[in-house]
Amino acid sequence: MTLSATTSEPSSAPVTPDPALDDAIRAVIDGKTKPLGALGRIETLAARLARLQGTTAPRMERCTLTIFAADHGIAAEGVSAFPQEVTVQMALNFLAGGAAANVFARTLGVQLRVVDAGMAEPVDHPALVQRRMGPGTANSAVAPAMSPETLAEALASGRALGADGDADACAFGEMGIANTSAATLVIHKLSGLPIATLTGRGTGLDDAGLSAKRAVLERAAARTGALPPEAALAEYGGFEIAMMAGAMIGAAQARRAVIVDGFIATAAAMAAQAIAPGCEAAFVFAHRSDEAGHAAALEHLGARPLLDLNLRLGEGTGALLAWPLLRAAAAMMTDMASFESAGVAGKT
Ligand SMILES: O=C(O)c1ccc[n+]([C@@H]2O[C@H](COP(=O)([O-])O)[C@@H](O)[C@H]2O)c1
Ligand SMILES: Cc1cc2nc[nH]c2cc1C
Repeated sequence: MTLSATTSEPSSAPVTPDPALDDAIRAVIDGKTKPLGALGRIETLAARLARLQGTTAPRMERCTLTIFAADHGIAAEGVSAFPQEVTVQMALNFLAGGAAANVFARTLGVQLRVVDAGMAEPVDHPALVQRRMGPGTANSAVAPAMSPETLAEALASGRALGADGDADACAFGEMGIANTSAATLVIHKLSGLPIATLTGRGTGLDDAGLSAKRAVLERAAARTGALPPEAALAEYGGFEIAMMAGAMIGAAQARRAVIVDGFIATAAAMAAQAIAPGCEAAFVFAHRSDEAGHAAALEHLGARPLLDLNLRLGEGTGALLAWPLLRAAAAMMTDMASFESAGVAGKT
């Protein structure tokens, strides 16, 4: 199916309700050698993964990280503490294996790939996945970031990337100077949360920079009224945010767990959920970022992240750190002994 830029996807719930399976999952978890509920949120996580895979013995053996890199026209408004060329420079750092995401991925046995979704300059590297939508978006403070046709193409490319491979879980990361501005505007239009609540320091703006950024984003938001999800993404998104939203839909529909990283990834998740309702059944929110608006965005989604480590890096670093928790949750269900199998007496 090709994605239309103007019409919403039909409902695409990857998980159909199955009360019998839910009862069986609960019984397996409660039968393990532990007091009832003693593994807390690992139990809830395990139940969600089991439901996603349609089994009482879920497997979480392989995780991949896809980092989408792109540039943003709104960077010209001075909304970031760093210059735009850092996007390409960090993409080269990922390709050389030197970034935090590389180090965490290697430590945790996660395979990493980097996608050029539309950086300002083309990068010629054999390992770079080429999906360039253009040399960065237009400046969304004054014009739509991208056309509806480009958005449709970015969503479709992302969807194919999310669906390919045989991973049990997909972590998605991003790199893009000024993308906290794009994410703020997308979340604002999708949720109605105020720009003032959502605007944060990104890569490290000082107080003056933060209030100037807020003013730019208020002006950009006032350019349009209420928007449907695809239009919000086309008007204010980035190529990496749109591609990530598509990838989240593709991975969810392939019944892979989608590990959602920080503030920008949450903007993509919010858009994915609005475009393809039901795909949120696959979403596991990894962490609460230190970016100011993340807590409000998570609360709006009713999402309770697994970790709170004061991260604000992006790249998928928080998603990577949550991956061992998914592994442990699935292993608990699949490998842990039951009272019956271990001959342990139950509660008196
Ligand atoms: O993931 C997050 O929560 C997060 C919070 C703040 C900054 N970032 C990263 O910082 C960059 C965007 O920050 P900025 O200030 O340029 O908008 C981009 O490359 C993101 O990966 C990421
Ligand atoms: C150095 C640097 C690394 C990053 N990784 C993700 N976003 C980033 C932004 C900067 C500025």
